[in-house]
Amino acid sequence: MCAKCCNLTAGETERGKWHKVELMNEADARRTGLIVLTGFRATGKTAVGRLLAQLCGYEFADTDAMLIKRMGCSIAEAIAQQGWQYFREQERLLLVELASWRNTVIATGGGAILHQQEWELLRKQAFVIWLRTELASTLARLRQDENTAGQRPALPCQASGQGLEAETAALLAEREPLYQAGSDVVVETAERTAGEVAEAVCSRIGLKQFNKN
Ligand SMILES: Nc1ncnc2c1ncn2[C@@H]1O[C@H](COP(=O)(O)OP(=O)(O)O)[C@@H](O)[C@H]1O
Ligand SMILES: O=C(O)C1=C[C@@H](OP(=O)(O)O)[C@@H](O)[C@H](O)C1
Ligand SMILES: [Mg+2]
Repeated sequence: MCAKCCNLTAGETERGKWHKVELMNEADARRTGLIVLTGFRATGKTAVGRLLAQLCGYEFADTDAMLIKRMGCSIAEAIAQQGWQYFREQERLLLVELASWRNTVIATGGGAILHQQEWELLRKQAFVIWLRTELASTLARLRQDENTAGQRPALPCQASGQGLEAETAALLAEREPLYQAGSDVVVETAERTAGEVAEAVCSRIGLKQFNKN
């Protein structure tokens, strides 16, 4: 059985690390009506989520985009003006709302997993995919993404003030156990395009691809 104790059995799958969906029970199959993407900053939740929704004919929702609209400013501005506690409270309330949505792919922000109580509520309704990217690729993506400045202000952590690499390593070490425990399956994203990751998610959880070229 899978090390994550889900209902998946190891299969002869890509790169030898993947699982093959077998014997998905009724409750798990029902949860695939709401797909939640989790993972650290810049793992591709937003990019993959949009493509995944197109592939499987679902709506797409991005929690950060929704919060930016609701707060009326960028995440960096919200943090500068009101602090992380304010942002986290808006995020927490949104997660509760989203738990009742169906036929939707939801890209969450990397810190949404910190809301453990609301996350458990969401998990009862949704199938959760952890997009995992190792440190070097995460740093490269963070540095090249033009949205980083407005969307990813520095997070408080043990290595605060020691530079992006040390801070990212510390945050990954803190967060990875939460993503692991809070997801149904993990999909590695390194050396795959966002489109390839979306296709891999689809086949991994047995979602029909409606819009495959
Ligand atoms: N599989 C991938 N390979 C390379 N770059 C990617 C991949 N997925 C996303 N990116 C790029 O990384 C950056 C962060 O992606 P994004 O979807 O915003 O991540 P997240 O929502 O997890 O923070 C963007 O510039 C995006 O184009
Ligand atoms: O890791 C985090 O705590 C955060 C990740 C960001 O989203 P992405 O994961 O989409 O970058 C955004 O929600 C905010 O800056 C907080
Ligand atoms: Mg995002």
